[in-house]
Amino acid sequence: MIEFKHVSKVYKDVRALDDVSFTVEPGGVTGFLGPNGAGKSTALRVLVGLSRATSGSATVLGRPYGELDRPAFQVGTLLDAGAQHPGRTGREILTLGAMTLGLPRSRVDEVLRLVGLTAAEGGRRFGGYSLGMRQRLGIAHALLGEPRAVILDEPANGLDPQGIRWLRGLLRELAASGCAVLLSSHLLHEVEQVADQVVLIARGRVLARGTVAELRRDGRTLEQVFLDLTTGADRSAGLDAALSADGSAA
Ligand SMILES: Nc1ncnc2c1ncn2[C@@H]1O[C@H](COP(=O)(O)OP(=O)(O)OP(=O)(O)O)[C@@H](O)[C@H]1O
Repeated sequence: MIEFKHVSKVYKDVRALDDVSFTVEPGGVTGFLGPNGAGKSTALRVLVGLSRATSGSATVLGRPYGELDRPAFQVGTLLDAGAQHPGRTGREILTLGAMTLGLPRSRVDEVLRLVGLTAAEGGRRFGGYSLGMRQRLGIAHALLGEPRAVILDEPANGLDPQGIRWLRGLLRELAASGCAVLLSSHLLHEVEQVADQVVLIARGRVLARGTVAELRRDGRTLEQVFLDLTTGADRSAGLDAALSADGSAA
Protein backbone atom coordinates (compact mmCIF):
# COMPACT_ATOMS: atom_id res chain seq x y z
CA MET A 1 0.00 0.00 0.00
CA ILE A 2 1.05 3.55 -0.76
CA GLU A 3 -0.26 6.22 1.57
CA PHE A 4 -0.19 10.01 1.61
CA LYS A 5 -1.34 11.46 4.94
CA HIS A 6 -1.93 15.22 5.05
CA VAL A 7 1.14 15.94 2.96
CA SER A 8 2.01 19.59 2.36
CA LYS A 9 5.08 20.87 0.55
CA VAL A 10 5.93 24.55 0.54
CA TYR A 11 8.72 25.92 -1.58
CA LYS A 12 9.82 29.46 -0.87
CA ASP A 13 6.68 31.14 -2.19
CA VAL A 14 4.76 28.19 -3.68
CA ARG A 15 2.48 25.78 -1.86
CA ALA A 16 3.07 22.85 -4.22
CA LEU A 17 1.09 20.37 -2.07
CA ASP A 18 -1.67 21.32 0.34
CA ASP A 19 -2.88 18.65 2.76
CA VAL A 20 -2.81 15.78 0.24
CA SER A 21 -4.22 12.48 1.49
CA PHE A 22 -4.99 9.32 -0.46
CA THR A 23 -4.09 5.65 -0.55
CA VAL A 24 -3.14 3.24 -3.31
CA GLU A 25 -4.31 -0.27 -2.45
CA PRO A 26 -2.47 -3.44 -3.43
CA GLY A 27 -4.05 -5.24 -6.35
CA GLY A 28 -5.18 -2.05 -8.05
CA VAL A 29 -4.15 0.80 -10.33
CA THR A 30 -4.61 4.34 -9.03
CA GLY A 31 -4.51 7.10 -11.63
CA PHE A 32 -3.06 10.39 -10.39
CA LEU A 33 -4.32 13.18 -12.61
CA GLY A 34 -3.80 16.91 -12.69
CA PRO A 35 -2.99 19.81 -14.99
CA ASN A 36 0.52 21.19 -15.43
CA GLY A 37 1.90 22.45 -12.16
CA ALA A 38 -0.75 20.63 -10.12
CA GLY A 39 1.81 19.01 -7.84
CA LYS A 40 1.94 15.45 -9.21
CA SER A 41 5.71 15.26 -9.62
CA THR A 42 6.24 16.93 -6.26
CA ALA A 43 4.00 14.33 -4.62
CA LEU A 44 5.91 11.47 -6.24
CA ARG A 45 9.25 13.04 -5.32
CA VAL A 46 8.14 13.32 -1.70
CA LEU A 47 6.95 9.71 -1.81
CA VAL A 48 10.35 8.37 -2.88
CA GLY A 49 12.30 10.65 -0.56
CA LEU A 50 13.78 12.95 -3.22
CA SER A 51 12.01 15.88 -1.62
CA ARG A 52 11.07 16.38 2.02
CA ALA A 53 7.45 17.12 2.96
CA THR A 54 6.92 20.33 4.91
CA SER A 55 4.33 18.43 6.94
CA GLY A 56 2.49 15.14 6.78
CA SER A 57 3.83 11.76 5.75
CA ALA A 58 4.08 9.62 2.64
CA THR A 59 4.78 5.92 3.02
CA VAL A 60 5.22 2.86 0.84
CA LEU A 61 4.34 -0.53 2.34
CA GLY A 62 3.97 1.20 5.69
CA ARG A 63 7.31 2.97 5.83
CA PRO A 64 8.95 6.10 4.42
CA TYR A 65 10.80 5.10 1.24
CA GLY A 66 14.17 5.94 2.80
CA GLU A 67 13.58 3.45 5.60
CA LEU A 68 12.69 0.51 3.37
CA ASP A 69 15.00 -2.47 3.41
CA ARG A 70 16.40 -2.97 -0.13
CA PRO A 71 13.81 -0.58 -1.63
CA ALA A 72 14.25 -1.65 -5.28
CA PHE A 73 12.86 -5.07 -4.35
CA GLN A 74 9.81 -3.46 -2.82
CA VAL A 75 9.07 -0.39 -4.94
CA GLY A 76 9.71 0.13 -8.64
CA THR A 77 9.90 3.75 -9.73
CA LEU A 78 9.95 5.54 -13.06
CA LEU A 79 10.06 9.28 -12.48
CA ASP A 80 12.04 10.48 -15.51
CA ALA A 81 12.43 8.18 -18.49
CA GLY A 82 15.15 10.42 -19.93
CA ALA A 83 17.43 10.21 -16.90
CA GLN A 84 19.94 7.69 -18.26
CA HIS A 85 23.42 7.93 -19.75
CA PRO A 86 22.98 8.50 -23.51
CA GLY A 87 26.13 6.54 -24.39
CA ARG A 88 25.05 3.31 -22.70
CA THR A 89 22.92 0.73 -24.41
CA GLY A 90 19.58 -0.23 -22.94
CA ARG A 91 20.97 -3.64 -22.05
CA GLU A 92 23.99 -2.06 -20.29
CA ILE A 93 21.71 0.18 -18.25
CA LEU A 94 19.62 -2.80 -17.14
CA THR A 95 22.68 -4.95 -16.51
CA LEU A 96 24.15 -2.28 -14.23
CA GLY A 97 20.83 -2.15 -12.39
CA ALA A 98 20.70 -5.94 -12.08
CA MET A 99 24.30 -6.11 -10.82
CA THR A 100 23.61 -3.42 -8.23
CA LEU A 101 20.68 -5.48 -6.96
CA GLY A 102 22.64 -8.74 -7.07
CA LEU A 103 20.35 -10.19 -9.73
CA PRO A 104 21.46 -12.63 -12.44
CA ARG A 105 21.90 -11.32 -16.00
CA SER A 106 19.02 -13.54 -17.07
CA ARG A 107 16.73 -11.06 -15.29
CA VAL A 108 17.76 -8.44 -17.87
CA ASP A 109 16.48 -10.64 -20.69
CA GLU A 110 13.28 -11.25 -18.74
CA VAL A 111 12.50 -7.56 -18.26
CA LEU A 112 13.47 -6.71 -21.84
CA ARG A 113 10.92 -9.31 -22.97
CA LEU A 114 8.38 -8.03 -20.48
CA VAL A 115 8.49 -4.52 -21.94
CA GLY A 116 8.66 -5.64 -25.56
CA LEU A 117 12.17 -4.42 -26.39
CA THR A 118 13.94 -6.73 -28.85
CA ALA A 119 17.53 -7.90 -28.41
CA ALA A 120 18.55 -5.50 -31.21
CA GLU A 121 16.80 -2.58 -29.48
CA GLY A 122 18.43 -3.52 -26.18
CA GLY A 123 21.79 -3.30 -27.93
CA ARG A 124 21.22 0.28 -29.14
CA ARG A 125 22.52 3.34 -27.31
CA PHE A 126 20.02 5.12 -25.07
CA GLY A 127 20.78 8.46 -26.76
CA GLY A 128 19.20 7.11 -29.95
CA TYR A 129 16.06 5.77 -28.26
CA SER A 130 12.65 7.18 -29.09
CA LEU A 131 10.59 8.48 -26.16
CA GLY A 132 8.46 5.34 -26.29
CA MET A 133 11.54 3.11 -26.09
CA ARG A 134 12.83 5.19 -23.16
CA GLN A 135 9.56 4.65 -21.36
CA ARG A 136 9.74 0.90 -21.95
CA LEU A 137 13.32 0.78 -20.72
CA GLY A 138 12.43 2.84 -17.64
CA ILE A 139 9.58 0.46 -16.84
CA ALA A 140 11.92 -2.52 -17.33
CA HIS A 141 14.36 -0.90 -14.88
CA ALA A 142 11.57 -0.30 -12.36
CA LEU A 143 10.50 -3.95 -12.54
CA LEU A 144 13.96 -5.53 -12.20
CA GLY A 145 13.46 -6.35 -8.51
CA GLU A 146 9.87 -7.66 -8.93
CA PRO A 147 8.54 -4.95 -6.60
CA ARG A 148 5.20 -5.07 -4.75
CA ALA A 149 4.50 -1.39 -5.42
CA VAL A 150 5.11 0.54 -8.63
CA ILE A 151 5.23 4.32 -9.07
CA LEU A 152 5.21 5.59 -12.64
CA ASP A 153 5.26 9.27 -13.66
CA GLU A 154 3.67 9.76 -17.09
CA PRO A 155 4.72 6.34 -18.44
CA ALA A 156 2.42 6.60 -21.46
CA ASN A 157 4.09 9.75 -22.82
CA GLY A 158 5.52 9.01 -26.25
CA LEU A 159 3.95 5.56 -26.58
CA ASP A 160 2.10 4.83 -29.82
CA PRO A 161 -1.40 3.28 -29.69
CA GLN A 162 0.06 -0.22 -29.71
CA GLY A 163 2.42 0.78 -26.88
CA ILE A 164 -0.44 2.26 -24.89
CA ARG A 165 -2.42 -0.94 -25.26
CA TRP A 166 0.62 -2.92 -24.15
CA LEU A 167 1.10 -0.64 -21.12
CA ARG A 168 -2.53 -1.06 -20.16
CA GLY A 169 -2.13 -4.85 -20.22
CA LEU A 170 1.07 -4.69 -18.19
CA LEU A 171 -0.48 -2.46 -15.51
CA ARG A 172 -3.49 -4.75 -15.23
CA GLU A 173 -1.17 -7.76 -14.91
CA LEU A 174 0.83 -6.04 -12.19
CA ALA A 175 -2.35 -5.20 -10.31
CA ALA A 176 -3.67 -8.75 -10.76
CA SER A 177 -0.46 -10.06 -9.22
CA GLY A 178 -1.17 -7.97 -6.11
CA CYS A 179 0.99 -4.95 -6.88
CA ALA A 180 -0.06 -1.44 -5.77
CA VAL A 181 0.29 0.68 -8.91
CA LEU A 182 0.39 4.50 -8.81
CA LEU A 183 0.23 6.02 -12.26
CA SER A 184 0.53 9.73 -12.92
CA SER A 185 -0.81 10.79 -16.30
CA HIS A 186 -2.35 13.51 -18.41
CA LEU A 187 -4.00 10.94 -20.65
CA LEU A 188 -7.48 10.92 -19.21
CA HIS A 189 -8.95 8.43 -21.61
CA GLU A 190 -6.08 6.08 -20.91
CA VAL A 191 -6.45 6.41 -17.16
CA GLU A 192 -10.17 5.83 -17.48
CA GLN A 193 -9.46 2.52 -19.23
CA VAL A 194 -6.92 1.18 -16.78
CA ALA A 195 -7.41 2.71 -13.34
CA ASP A 196 -9.51 1.24 -10.54
CA GLN A 197 -9.30 4.47 -8.61
CA VAL A 198 -8.58 8.05 -9.63
CA VAL A 199 -7.17 10.98 -7.66
CA LEU A 200 -7.60 14.42 -9.24
CA ILE A 201 -5.24 17.15 -8.06
CA ALA A 202 -4.92 20.82 -8.98
CA ARG A 203 -2.96 23.65 -7.38
CA GLY A 204 -1.63 21.21 -4.81
CA ARG A 205 -5.02 20.12 -3.52
CA VAL A 206 -6.90 16.87 -4.06
CA LEU A 207 -10.14 17.89 -5.76
CA ALA A 208 -11.65 14.46 -6.16
CA ARG A 209 -10.92 10.83 -5.56
CA GLY A 210 -12.87 7.66 -6.05
CA THR A 211 -13.46 4.93 -8.56
CA VAL A 212 -13.90 5.92 -12.19
CA ALA A 213 -17.58 4.96 -11.87
CA GLU A 214 -18.03 7.18 -8.79
CA LEU A 215 -16.46 10.18 -10.49
CA ARG A 216 -18.49 9.63 -13.67
CA ARG A 217 -21.74 9.03 -11.82
CA ASP A 218 -23.72 11.60 -13.86
CA GLY A 219 -22.55 10.16 -17.17
CA ARG A 220 -19.80 12.65 -17.86
CA THR A 221 -16.51 11.40 -19.24
CA LEU A 222 -13.57 11.54 -16.90
CA GLU A 223 -12.21 14.28 -19.15
CA GLN A 224 -15.32 16.38 -18.55
CA VAL A 225 -15.17 15.81 -14.79
CA PHE A 226 -11.51 16.76 -14.85
CA LEU A 227 -12.04 19.90 -16.94
CA ASP A 228 -15.00 21.02 -14.87
CA LEU A 229 -13.08 20.58 -11.63
CA THR A 230 -9.82 22.11 -12.77
CA THR A 231 -11.40 25.15 -14.39
CA GLY A 232 -13.55 25.63 -11.30
CA ALA A 233 -16.73 25.57 -13.39
CA ASP A 234 -18.21 22.74 -11.40
CA ARG A 235 -16.32 23.03 -8.19
CA SER A 236 -19.11 22.34 -5.73
CA ALA A 237 -20.67 19.52 -7.75
CA GLY A 238 -17.22 18.07 -8.18
CA LEU A 239 -16.53 18.06 -4.50
CA ASP A 240 -19.77 16.22 -3.96
CA ALA A 241 -18.66 13.64 -6.50
CA ALA A 242 -15.40 13.43 -4.65
CA LEU A 243 -16.84 11.61 -1.70
CA SER A 244 -14.54 8.69 -1.31
CA ALA A 245 -15.53 5.12 -0.70
CA ASP A 246 -15.12 5.60 3.04
CA GLY A 247 -17.50 8.53 2.90
CA SER A 248 -14.98 11.26 3.72
CA ALA A 249 -14.73 14.27 1.48
CA ALA A 250 -11.54 14.42 -0.55
N1 LIG B 1 12.09 23.00 -6.74
C1 LIG B 1 11.05 23.83 -6.81
N2 LIG B 1 11.14 25.09 -6.33
C2 LIG B 1 10.09 25.91 -6.38
N3 LIG B 1 8.87 25.57 -6.89
C3 LIG B 1 8.73 24.35 -7.38
C4 LIG B 1 9.80 23.39 -7.37
N4 LIG B 1 9.34 22.21 -7.91
C5 LIG B 1 8.05 22.44 -8.25
N5 LIG B 1 7.69 23.70 -7.94
C6 LIG B 1 6.37 24.30 -8.13
O1 LIG B 1 5.43 23.47 -7.48
C7 LIG B 1 4.22 23.39 -8.24
C8 LIG B 1 3.91 21.93 -8.58
O2 LIG B 1 4.87 21.47 -9.55
P1 LIG B 1 4.94 19.96 -10.03
O3 LIG B 1 6.12 19.84 -10.94
O4 LIG B 1 4.87 19.05 -8.87
O5 LIG B 1 3.59 19.82 -10.87
P2 LIG B 1 3.12 18.67 -11.89
O6 LIG B 1 1.69 18.37 -11.56
O7 LIG B 1 4.07 17.54 -11.84
O8 LIG B 1 3.20 19.42 -13.28
P3 LIG B 1 3.56 18.86 -14.76
O9 LIG B 1 2.42 18.01 -15.17
O10 LIG B 1 3.66 20.12 -15.54
O11 LIG B 1 4.85 18.12 -14.66
C9 LIG B 1 4.42 24.28 -9.47
O12 LIG B 1 3.90 25.55 -9.18
C10 LIG B 1 5.93 24.34 -9.60
O13 LIG B 1 6.34 25.53 -10.22
